[in-house]
Amino acid sequence: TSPCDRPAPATAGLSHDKWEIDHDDLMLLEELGSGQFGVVRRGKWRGSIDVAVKMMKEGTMSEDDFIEEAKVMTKLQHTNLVQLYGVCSKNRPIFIVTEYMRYGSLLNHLRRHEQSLSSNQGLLLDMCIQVCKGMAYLERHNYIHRDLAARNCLVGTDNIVKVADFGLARYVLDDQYTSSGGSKFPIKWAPPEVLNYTRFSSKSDIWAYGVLMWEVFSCGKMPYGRLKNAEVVERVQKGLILEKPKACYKEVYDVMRKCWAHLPENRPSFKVLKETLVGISQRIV
Ligand SMILES: CN(C)c1ccc2c(c1)CCN(c1cccc(-c3cc(Nc4ccc(C(=O)N5CCOCC5)cn4)c(=O)n(C)c3)c1CO)C2=O
Repeated sequence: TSPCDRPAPATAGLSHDKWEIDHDDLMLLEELGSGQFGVVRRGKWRGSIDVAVKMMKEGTMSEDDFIEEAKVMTKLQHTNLVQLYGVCSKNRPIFIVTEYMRYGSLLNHLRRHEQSLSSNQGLLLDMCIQVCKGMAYLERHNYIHRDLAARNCLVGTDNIVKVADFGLARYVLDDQYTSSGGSKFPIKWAPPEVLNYTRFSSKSDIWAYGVLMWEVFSCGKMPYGRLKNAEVVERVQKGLILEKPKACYKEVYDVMRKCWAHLPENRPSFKVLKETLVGISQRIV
């Protein structure tokens, strides 16, 4: 079983809410790294289920708003989404407990395995398709990621790739990250309407997905190389787009270009993208 579908505790409906995880059921293990909200550790739930635990650093997250949203997020369940199991919100710091992915971020995975991956376009395309499936599920549920990129996807066994940390950008308190002028704002993954009006939508996720495809087929290179954010903003406003990665089929690059249509309404949906990419993978592999 997973923390999600565990039988309701005897106290169900009283103090314990379904998405509330009991501290005492968690055993914390090694550190996996740190992100926007502080340290993340591997853990065990009830002695056997592998989990990842984000330990919320004070002042990094608007916690009450997030705890409210967690009820919705635990209901988003798909093989290509990193499952939110629940939160430990009865003590501070609060813990966010999710599914554990043993090979870490897709970005680091691409960089670590560049040698073998660069000659395996079928596998690179399959990774993109998996992310597309997870994003098509979010799109169907009118859920916007707001920070889709290879660094925010995770890799599990058998080259399984899942989208992580969807929707969390709304709860970050650091305005260097949240404002488009901030040093931590993901400018290189943002479309014109986000750069100009911070107008997020599933169509801005599509633009970011095109950049993620470019990251995958470039085996983890930084988009626009060492260009400064201001230079990238200028290029994107002028309609300049990322060039085709060396090891990338022309028809795959054409899909990326569709994601970078200047106007959001001219970009495809994840649903359509998935069908297109699966069609290509059946032809080339
Ligand atoms: C607001 N946004 C967009 C946010 C907010 C928080 C976070 C992020 C974005 C993304 C980064 N991040 C974060 C930080 C730290 C950990 C995790 C993180 C890392 C995992 N897994 C692993 C596994 C192995 C390794 C590892 O060390 N290696 C080296 C040896 O070869 C195998 C791989 C690293 N992470 C994992 O399963 N989850 C669920 C989260 C995550 C992902 O969750 C966050 O915590």
